[in-house]
Amino acid sequence: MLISVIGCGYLGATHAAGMAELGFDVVGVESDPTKVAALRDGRVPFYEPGLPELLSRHVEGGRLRFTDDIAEATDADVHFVCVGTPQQAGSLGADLTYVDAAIESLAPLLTRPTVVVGKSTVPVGTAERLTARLAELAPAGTEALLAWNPEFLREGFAVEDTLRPDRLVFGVTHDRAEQTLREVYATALAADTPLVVTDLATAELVKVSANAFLATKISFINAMAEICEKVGADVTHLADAIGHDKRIGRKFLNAGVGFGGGCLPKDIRAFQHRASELGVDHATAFLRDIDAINQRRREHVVELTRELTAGDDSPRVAVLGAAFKPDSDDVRDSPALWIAQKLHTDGYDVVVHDPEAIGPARAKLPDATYTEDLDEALAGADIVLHLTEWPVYRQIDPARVATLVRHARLVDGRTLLDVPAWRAAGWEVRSLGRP
Ligand SMILES: NC(=O)c1ccc[n+]([C@@H]2O[C@H](COP(=O)([O-])OP(=O)(O)OC[C@H]3O[C@@H](n4cnc5c(N)ncnc54)[C@H](O)[C@@H]3O)[C@@H](O)[C@H]2O)c1
Ligand SMILES: O=c1ccn([C@@H]2O[C@H](COP(=O)(O)OP(=O)(O)O[C@H]3O[C@H](CO)[C@@H](O)[C@H](O)[C@H]3O)[C@@H](O)[C@H]2O)c(=O)[nH]1
Repeated sequence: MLISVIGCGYLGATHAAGMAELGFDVVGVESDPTKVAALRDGRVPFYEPGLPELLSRHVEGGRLRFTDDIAEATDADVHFVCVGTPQQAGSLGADLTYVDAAIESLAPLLTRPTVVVGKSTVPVGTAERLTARLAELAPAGTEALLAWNPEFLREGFAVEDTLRPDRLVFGVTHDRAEQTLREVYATALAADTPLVVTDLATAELVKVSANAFLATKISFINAMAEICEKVGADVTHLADAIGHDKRIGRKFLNAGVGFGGGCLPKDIRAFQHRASELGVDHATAFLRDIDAINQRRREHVVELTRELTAGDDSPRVAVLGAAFKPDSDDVRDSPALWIAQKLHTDGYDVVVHDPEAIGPARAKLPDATYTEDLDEALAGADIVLHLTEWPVYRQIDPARVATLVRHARLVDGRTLLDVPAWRAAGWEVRSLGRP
């Protein structure tokens, strides 16, 4: 079976390498010339643990190739659409121009019966619209079917999640599409991976509702953190205690500066936009609060920084972390970078440290100072902000580092540092939601 993957960013490059690992011949189509040049050489143009080894092995072995020309992919049995669906400028809605362009360019070139499988996260109703467009554009006799197979991989665990997904969802309208997807995912299905076969609209909704739920869980605990701060309670103990209830669970109850990335923020906004178009805006109205709670945590760190450095002359801020989460170089809607940018605009001297994300961060916020040397980031700082939960920050010796900084002040924006140890070493500490 030949599989094509259209759009080879964080999702598509991983999916393409994963399909090759499962034994399929794969052609990845990527329109960005810099990315396609790297991928052709067997290099991954972003940071994702385990992916470089997998991808280079299959490019060298000849099972995986990349192109910028969709015409080289049209004889595939299955086409996975993995292009971006970012937030539209000036609106909460998703920008579907990349998805539309992928279908418009692929459909007229099809030569044989095929299944086009959407993997991008889209507003409900998109698949139905694309089904009609595919039928209009595909040459007679090609019997192209559209299916939706949402993706749930997490950055940082993308290879594991691709090879061993925790569930599969097939949105289909024809048996042939379902059978093709069963063949593609035969390895996971043989390992008893739960499968939900459903209609197109449900498959689209599964994805956005899963992300809405995860965002809600994070904002719930962050709302509790706001209350904990008022009364001197400890949100980490609260999360542990409620998390022991199996109906609630401890996962996604880590309080701090909140969620970012290329998925959760834009997906909850696009969901509200779509619900409003459908006349059911009341059904997603709560997501406005989820987004607002999330935003308030970022602003709170800026306020704490102002409060702790009041009276200092051009304070120097060491920002620990730029990526939206550890084990990723993704800075899309990163809380850490948002805070760095805000403080930079307010006139602070901002030095950003990140083990992997300096390149993408510099491209977004060129005027800050960047370093991969942690001691250099901390040297002469008037305040240290712990904003991305890279494990290396939990290994910092507060006593040693107290000798590097100008003022020993810390905001723990991820509620993960050993606050008593930092205080014992002479640091003035604020930890979101902890006394
Ligand atoms: N990143 C994740 O962890 C993840 C997980 C699940 C779902 N998703 C969803 O998957 C989609 C892609 O997300 P991403 O993070 O990989 O985005 P991304 O921006 O990293 O990748 C998209 C890629 O598609 C390319 N592209 C755009 N139009 C193209 C075209 N017509 N032909 C070929 N290439 C084209 C872009 O150049 C880019 O490299 C989004 O809808 C996202 O919500 C992402
Ligand atoms: O308890 C928690 C858990 C996460 N986060 C933050 O939430 C954001 C998102 O984290 P995570 O969900 O792990 O990252 P993503 O890689 O964006 O994955 C989400 O978005 C993907 C794209 O849609 C989905 O495929 C995944 O299932 C979904 O978890 C990050 O900024 C985290 O720091 C918290 O603040 N507290």
